[in-house]
Amino acid sequence: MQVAMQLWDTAGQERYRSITKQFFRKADGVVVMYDVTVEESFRAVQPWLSNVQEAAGEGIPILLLGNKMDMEGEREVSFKEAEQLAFENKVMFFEVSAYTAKNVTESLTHLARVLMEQEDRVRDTTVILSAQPVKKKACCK
Ligand SMILES: Nc1nc2c(ncn2[C@@H]2O[C@H](COP(=O)(O)OP(=O)(O)OP(=O)(O)O)[C@@H](O)[C@H]2O)c(=O)[nH]1
Repeated sequence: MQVAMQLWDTAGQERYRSITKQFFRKADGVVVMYDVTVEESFRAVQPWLSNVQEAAGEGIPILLLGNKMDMEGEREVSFKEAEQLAFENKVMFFEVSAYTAKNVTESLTHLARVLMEQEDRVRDTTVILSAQPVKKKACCK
């Protein structure tokens, strides 16, 4: 099956928070990315996750990505601590490398699957709701 994903790259700086919030509201899913070689970028993850969930609702699928996994020698953020943060916030998590392409397709395919499952659930709900018996009008008893 082919799925088209439209990815919008928004600014990650604190000062653009109110602008990016408007993007989250309209998104089906959100990717939050930090740099495994920059501890500070990881510290910004939790506030961003809260920000996204506040704007888009708790149920929005979020994919947390730790980029630059190819730069092992300069790593400042461990896989384990990021995994823990992802677990606590109920978000998906992968380490990736935009440089080597490691896990790029895998992580986005995973997000696409989750989005499609969610869409199926919404569709199922609609079907169930429309299957409710319609009350007859008094005149037709
Ligand atoms: N080794 C390595 N370098 C990377 C990787 N991803 C990005 N880079 C490098 O990191 C630098 C910053 O990448 P950008 O794509 O400009 O980062 P950005 O966060 O989009 O920056 P903004 O334009 O400020 O939003 C560039 O020199 C990239 O080549 C990666 O996975 N591994």
